[in-house]
Amino acid sequence: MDALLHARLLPISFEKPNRTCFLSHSQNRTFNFFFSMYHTNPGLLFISKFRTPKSLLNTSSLAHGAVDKVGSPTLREICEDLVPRHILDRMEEIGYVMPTDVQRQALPSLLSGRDCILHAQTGSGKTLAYLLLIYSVINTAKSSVQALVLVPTRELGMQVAKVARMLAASPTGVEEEHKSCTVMALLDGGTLRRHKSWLKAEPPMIVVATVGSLCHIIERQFLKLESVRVLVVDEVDFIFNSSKQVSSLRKLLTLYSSCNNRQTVFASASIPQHRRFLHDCVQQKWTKSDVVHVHVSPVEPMPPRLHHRFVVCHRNKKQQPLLSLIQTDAPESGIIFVSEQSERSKRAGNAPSTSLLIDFLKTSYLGPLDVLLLEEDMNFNSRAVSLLEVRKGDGYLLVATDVASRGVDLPQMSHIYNFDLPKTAVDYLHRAGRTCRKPFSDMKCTVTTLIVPEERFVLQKYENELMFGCEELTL
Ligand SMILES: Nc1ncnc2c1ncn2[C@@H]1O[C@H](COP(=O)(O)OP(=O)(O)OP(=O)(O)O)[C@@H](O)[C@H]1O
Repeated sequence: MDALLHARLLPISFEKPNRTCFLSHSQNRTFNFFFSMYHTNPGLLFISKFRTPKSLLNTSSLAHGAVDKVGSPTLREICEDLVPRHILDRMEEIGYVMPTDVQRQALPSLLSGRDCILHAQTGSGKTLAYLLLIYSVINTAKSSVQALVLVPTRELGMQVAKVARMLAASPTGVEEEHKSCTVMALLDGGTLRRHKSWLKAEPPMIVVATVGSLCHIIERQFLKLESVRVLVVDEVDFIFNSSKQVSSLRKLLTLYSSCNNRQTVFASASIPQHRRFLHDCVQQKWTKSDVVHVHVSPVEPMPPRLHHRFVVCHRNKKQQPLLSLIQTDAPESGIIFVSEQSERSKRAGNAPSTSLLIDFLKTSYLGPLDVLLLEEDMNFNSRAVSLLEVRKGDGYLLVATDVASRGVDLPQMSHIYNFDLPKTAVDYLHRAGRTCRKPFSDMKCTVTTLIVPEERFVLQKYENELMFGCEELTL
């Protein structure tokens, strides 16, 4: 009983608040208590985030929201005395109170100074984990670049910089009593001239950069990495796999800085052949030899709340089935992923599938959602405008190429449509991962893939690789 009296109740609503009991998964004592309480009070609602026997849980009356667990520390408790208090206050003000699994597992190693590989599902909160580490090492009295976050796309860079600035802002009603932490987004296509003057005048403490822009700045001697204490590479497998970015990344990891002088963090939801990668990290001196691999849910690489479906269509006749799906699903918001146009098709002067689909939806879709486009070939400003529109939170249908599939966080997203089958299982995982992005929520999200009959076996391969089941839908 004692344990229950000490449970922290979060400000969330339950249908029967007085009959709610909070459980920890790890304490046998509590587990036994759970069984005895259930038998004596069958109407009692038990809540556990972990593997409590589902048959005993009245999940239908479980309201959405965070679930606190007896004995499970809050983010503040994990970071106390290591992360500045104003950051922790701000973090709670934003709504980050309880840690997600990856944060709970990784923060002790991160805050103890160990190099880490954060390997956890999409939407699991890896960004906050590494940003808390960064804020634990930043010395605001020093005007030098102390932390670097490398990202593969401008979109992800803009987002990470935004969260970093949000955490550094003073909590509401609190006078700023400390020098604030400056964050620079150094992303391809940005006004590099302005960045160069900024770096010369007063270097920012945190730089969020794409690999190409950072190398450009370093090679022109506007920035040295000697004062960098933390280097994060987000979506690390993507950057290592990108022929355009890999050689610059290697230089940044070993030539322009040394793993002995910095703490290195790699993050991704997918690290294919992770044992090999871990070996390479040490061998190639990308990390120190005692690097920690924080691997969350290895047997469930995708969020379990995702519902996967597929529809078999005729080639070149996918638009109408897509429209019917959207009309039936009535999504809150959705992304329609389309393959990038091939060089051959460009040379032949064909219109890209994205434009064709946008034109079709603009004339045929009569629902309430705005139709927007986000693709690699758009210029920097148009891409930024599209994302800004999307983030306003009103409903939209975003027609996008894989440029939107990595890291982009759009919490209100309920539906993903793969208009074209992704090229690999990893691409499927990241596209699907643009939904189900509210930790502690039980909101159901759907991924629907439109395939031609010959592609069924490819999708089956993805199902085996990623350990999920896909239901056939007949329209
Ligand atoms: N402790 C927390 N409590 C509540 N919400 C959280 C917490 N940590 C993160 N979030 C929210 O979870 C969402 C996903 O977080 P984040 O973007 O860091 O995921 P990720 O693990 O980096 O995913 P991906 O692999 O797709 O990049 C964000 O909207 C973020 O605000």
